[in-house]
Amino acid sequence: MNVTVSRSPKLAVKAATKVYRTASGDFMALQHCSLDVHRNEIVSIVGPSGCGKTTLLRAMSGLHGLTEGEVMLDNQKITGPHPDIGIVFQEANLLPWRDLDANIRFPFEIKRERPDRQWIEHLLHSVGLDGFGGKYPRELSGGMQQRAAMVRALALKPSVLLMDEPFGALDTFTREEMNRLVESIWLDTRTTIVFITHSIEEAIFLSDRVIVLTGGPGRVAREYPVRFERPRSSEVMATREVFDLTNAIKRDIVGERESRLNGSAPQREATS
Ligand SMILES: Nc1ncnc2c1ncn2[C@@H]1O[C@H](COP(=O)(O)OP(=O)(O)OP(=O)(O)O)[C@@H](O)[C@H]1O
Repeated sequence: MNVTVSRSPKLAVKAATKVYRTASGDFMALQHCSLDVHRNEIVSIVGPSGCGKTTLLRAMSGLHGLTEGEVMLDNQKITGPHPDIGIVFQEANLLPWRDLDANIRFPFEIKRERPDRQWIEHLLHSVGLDGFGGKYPRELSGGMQQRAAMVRALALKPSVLLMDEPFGALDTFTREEMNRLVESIWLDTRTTIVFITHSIEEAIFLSDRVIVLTGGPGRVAREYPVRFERPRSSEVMATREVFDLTNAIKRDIVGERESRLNGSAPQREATS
């Protein structure tokens, strides 16, 4: 299946600069960082640790403001948490005293909205959690908790889902299973997804584009289109093309990291 993306950006980060004011002085985590995410796209953001990925995602979600620049959703400036943007973090952050159903209901209670029960049942079924509504977080595995966190975010029918290393703490097999799940949810909903990960393989499997961020301070270094059809089979993921793409992205990240450590500017080729 081919991905059809509209060319007007769903989400646009424009010259984002973020300075953290700390006790030991100001720290610039992002500087003039710009990128567009198109409607129905899955875009992954990769880059060396500390390059500003989470800072960027938090700005996209409206969880924190920017020092300069702006983030636009459907051409409207984001000024705070937005009902059309869902977020999934590395930690599932389920409330331990509430069962799964009550956790999923929680955002609706805050917003004083009635949950769409049928949609939630559909989501629970698609992530393999039907029948688990009465279970408490401690009774669920890490993978199940993360699936529940995805249901909680998608229950509100956001048009954008931001995911910050959501599967970083899971074992390889569970992680692959979760990647397939994100793919199938996307095929079902076409939700625009921005996905932060340290795994290049995960980024390639999921994305229409992989954006490499460079640090010190954070900016877009390069982006790679990923043009394989979905669903992406393990045969496709084992091709030479994927191998070469993985290595190219890896070289970029290592190069960026090393040039930062050596204090020199990295060599950049033209964006493919
Ligand atoms: N609240 C904060 N106050 C001060 N500095 C911060 C704050 N949050 C992040 N930073 C700094 O900003 C830089 C970018 O952090 P950020 O968490 O965005 O990077 P990251 O690319 O997501 O890292 P990782 O891949 O390790 O999760 C880091 O140097 C970090 O120490």
